[in-house]
Amino acid sequence: MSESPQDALARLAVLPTANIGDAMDRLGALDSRIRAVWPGARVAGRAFTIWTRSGDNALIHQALDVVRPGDVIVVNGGGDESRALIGELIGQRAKNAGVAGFVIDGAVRDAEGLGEMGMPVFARAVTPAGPYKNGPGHLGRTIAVGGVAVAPGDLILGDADGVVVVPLAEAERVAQAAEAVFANEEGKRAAILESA
Ligand SMILES: O=C([O-])CC(=O)C(=O)O
Ligand SMILES: [Mg+2]
Repeated sequence: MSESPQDALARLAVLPTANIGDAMDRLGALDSRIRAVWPGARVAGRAFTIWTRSGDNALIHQALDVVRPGDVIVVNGGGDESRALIGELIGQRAKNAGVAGFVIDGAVRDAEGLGEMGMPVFARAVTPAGPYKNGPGHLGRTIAVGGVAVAPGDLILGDADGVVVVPLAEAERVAQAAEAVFANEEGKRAAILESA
């Protein structure tokens, strides 16, 4: 019997992003500049996609009214590093809505507050400079983020190494392949430690 994407997500959530990337022919990892903005952040969830104008977060505010628990808000902010698209206030609203985290091809601010509330955020830059709030933009389209296409509902996994995207239709196969990569590396790790 085939399992649900939610089961595949739970299996992927406990694996390193490096193993998941290797299980997808080493493709599907975002640009390495998109990193956790506080130490120890990890995220696993379904993509809620937003395409916004550089430096403008009007569409992120709109999204907060329609996101569902377990969503990861994924934003194509044009790679712009000059203005923060979210901070601790949006982070707290997202937390209240059950959002699992943010992946932003752009900048954020209030990194310390986001860490204190335990909201995982991965972004290209951190800056105190605030966003404009005029739009335009789109919700729920397939978007480009860190050089990778992300469709609504794709699985998003992030850890200290960065972020990988698992297309929803491939979730079960990738979970199985990534578990095999992990088991293989565990064997190698044990052999290396034994030979020390
Ligand atoms: O001003 C904004 O929209 C971003 C921000 O700092 C916050 O959400 O705390
Ligand atoms: Mg703020």
